[in-house]
Parts: sequence; structure tokens; C-alpha cells
Amino acid sequence: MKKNSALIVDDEPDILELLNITLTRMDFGCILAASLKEAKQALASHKFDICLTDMRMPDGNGIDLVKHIQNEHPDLPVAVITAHGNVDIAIESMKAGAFDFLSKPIDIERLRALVKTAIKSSSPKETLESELLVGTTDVMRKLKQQIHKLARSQAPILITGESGCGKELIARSIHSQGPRSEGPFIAINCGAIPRELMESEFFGHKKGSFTGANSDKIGLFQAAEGGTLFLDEVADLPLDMQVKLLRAIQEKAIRPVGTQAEQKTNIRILSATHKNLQNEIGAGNFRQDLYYRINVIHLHAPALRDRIEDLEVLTSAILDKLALTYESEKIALTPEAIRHLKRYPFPGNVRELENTLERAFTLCEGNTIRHDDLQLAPIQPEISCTQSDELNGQALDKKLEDIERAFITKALEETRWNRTEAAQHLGISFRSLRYRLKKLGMDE
Ligand SMILES: Nc1ncnc2c1ncn2[C@@H]1O[C@H](COP(=O)(O)OP(=O)(O)OP(=O)(O)O)[C@@H](O)[C@H]1O
Repeated sequence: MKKNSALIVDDEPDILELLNITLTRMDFGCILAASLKEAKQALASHKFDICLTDMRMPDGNGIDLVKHIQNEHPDLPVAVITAHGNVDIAIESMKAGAFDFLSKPIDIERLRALVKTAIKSSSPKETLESELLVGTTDVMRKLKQQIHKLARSQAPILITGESGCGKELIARSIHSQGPRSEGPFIAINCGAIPRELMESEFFGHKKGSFTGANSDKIGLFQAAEGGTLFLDEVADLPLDMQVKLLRAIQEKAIRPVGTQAEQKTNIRILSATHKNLQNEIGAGNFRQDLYYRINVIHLHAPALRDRIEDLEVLTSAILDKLALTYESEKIALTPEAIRHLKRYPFPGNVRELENTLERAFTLCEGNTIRHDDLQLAPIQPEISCTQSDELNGQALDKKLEDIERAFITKALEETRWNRTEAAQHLGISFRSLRYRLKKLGMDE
């Protein structure tokens, strides 16, 4: 009795045969289907551990099958086989839910690695890291579900969100819940590597390949082999490095500095940025083709102020951690301190909350943190409401105009009074900006 079973869908007998032989040697029992119809019949009557499907079938395409499996058998990992160099189809199929793809001509070594990953991923793990992602609001619950589901996929994911809102923690959770959890997780801040060392940091170098290369060195790609490479602040990569990264992702191979031979790689790429990459592309700072490759799946980490209902559970988790680190009793916050925290906009998100609480923890007397211990920066007066504000119709209009004026002035200053750019910063049309400037008496 074979340990695992595979569904192989292809109308080309040669490929069907190659896949069948390889998987049978890996101790799979294989069922072969030459059309979508046959594949669906097999799915209805058997339980599989993996499905490999070609793209072109007489009665439909592989993406239709991926979608069918997503709906009817969401736990079954499915990989598609694409024509050589057909990036669009590979990306489309991963967006539809395929966990990975193989391009023709089929490389047996890659096929075996893909199958092994799929089998490991059929039992996603709950880990400490996933518990560390604290939050019970709807948006966090949904995010955790997405992470759980995406963990087994090999698709590149782009994680966006403001500074300190948990992008790296999300990347770690994806890694640790997926089939690569026993492999390394290598995180790198792309903005922090000196430009001239970047290629060698990424791909390694051979001794003597440049002045100062006194010995062979492995790069981040080699260090992450079998695991995950997390490219933080990916928008900060210089353009020449973006070209090299794109090539490494596309070819799944790298060439260390000073060598001719290519090395195959088996890593999952996760990236993050707090910048708007579309804007960076528009400004010529980021390559569209690289964006397309790293952003197969997009996850957004919400700002803390947009899930402020999570503040209390986060605070409690952070204080638990502090008590453990400092081997002290757990500290509590006064209701007033909590009220102030909830009103604070947290531009530095969870990291700022952690820092604020750690500082307060060391400053406070006894086991209680009071409002004063928090030392929160004053909230921008224009947007705070105090009891003394008269919110009858006129006062509200006046207040809104003040806010509008402040934002417009800031945008104009930032763009050196270039109205077209200022309008873009504000997310409004040029005509709308002109209208507002006139209305506010700022058009001179
Ligand atoms: N949901 C969360 N639950 C618990 N801790 C969190 C959460 N989100 C963030 N943190 C904590 O906040 C700090 C910042 O998180 P992280 O480094 O993941 O943010 P980031 O978005 O990657 O930041 P940056 O953009 O500055 O690199 C870390 O100490 C992390 O553990």
C-alpha cells in the first residue's frame, strides 16, 4: 500500500509518464487524468495528497481546475505545470490558489522538492509565532486566517503597512506555519546594506573577487536555502539590484560575485514595505516587473489606530512579556492611562506601544502605570476634540476648514509649492485643490 496519493492531470502522454514515474518512485500511488472532466471525477471518488496539473487540457485549463479544487477540496495542495517562461500563467495560478508551479521542461530535482514541500504542508502548524500575533478584532482575525492559509503556498507575498505594525511578525508567522518551518528564516533590511556590498551580501562572493574579499562568503540567498528570505523595506533597493533580484526570482538561481557557475535556489521570498510601491513605480524608483513578481499575493497589516479595540489585549501581552524579561510582578494600567492610550494615534504603531509601555514600566511606582508615566506626545491640536470645543454647526465648519488648511499647507510645503504634486499627495484632483485654495483664501 502506497503512503501517499497523487492526481496527475495532463493530456500529453510523455509528461504524464514522467510525472507518474517520479512520483511512484517517491512512494506515491498515482491516478492519471487526461482531461478536466476525468480529473473532477477522480477528485470526487478519491482522497489525494497532491494534485499536479498541466495548463492546457482539451476541455478547459489548469486554472479552472485550481479554482475547482479551492472550492471543493481546499486542503488539497495543487501545483500547475506551465510552458517555459510563461510568468503570467504561473502568477495567475498562484493567485487562484495553486501552491506552486513548475515550468517545462520539467526539472526532476525541482519536481521532487516541490512534492516534498506539498506533503509537509498538508498539516499546517500552529506555532508560538502565530500566537504572538496578538489581536482579536475582525481585521486581525481575518489576517490570521489568511496567514494560515497562505503559509503552505510558495507564492511570493508582499506585506504592506506602516512602520512598526507587525510586517516582520506576519512574515515570521507565514514561515513558521508552513512547510519550510524547519528551514531558516532570514530577514534583511534592504535599506541598511551599503550599496557597494549589496550584490555580495545577497548572492555571496568568491575569495579574491574584489578588494577586501579575503575568503569565500555565502550570501543571504544561500543562507535562506530551504527556508524563507524576508526582504524588509524592499522599496529601498537600488534599481541595479532590483534587476538582479528579479533575475534570481525568475530563474530560481543565483551567481555569486566572481563566479561563472549558477547555483539553483529553493527559497520562498516574502517582502515588505511601508511605502506605496505604485507611487514608487510612477516616480521611476521601482521596477514594475519586479513589483509584479514579488506581489503575487498582497497582505496589508493594519495600523494600530485602525484596530484600536486590540489595544487592551496587546497591552496585556506586552506587560506579560516585560514582567517575564525583568522577572517582576505583572504591572497594570489605571483606567485613565488606558483611556489616554486609546485616544493616542500611535504613528509608530505596536513598536511605539511596546516602547511606551517599557518606558512607563521602568518609571512607574508600585505595580501601576499611570497616565503621566506614559509620557505620550501631545496629540495634534487641530484634530483633537476637547470638551471646550463648541461643536455647534459654525464651530465644526471652522474646525474642518482649519484641518483642511493645515493639510494643504503641509502638502504644498513638501512639494515646494508644486500644486500638481501637492494634489497627488492629498489624493485629490488638481481642480479640487484649486477650488479649495480659493475657498480658503489661499490662492495668492
Ligand atoms: N499583532 C501584534 N502582536 C504582537 N506584537 C506585535 C504585533 N504587531 C507588531 N508587534 C510587535 O511590534 C514590534 C514591531 O513589529 P515588526 O517589526 O513586525 O513591524 P514592522 O511592520 O516590520 O516594522 P518596520 O516597518 O519598522 O520594519 C515587534 O516587536 C513586534 O513583535
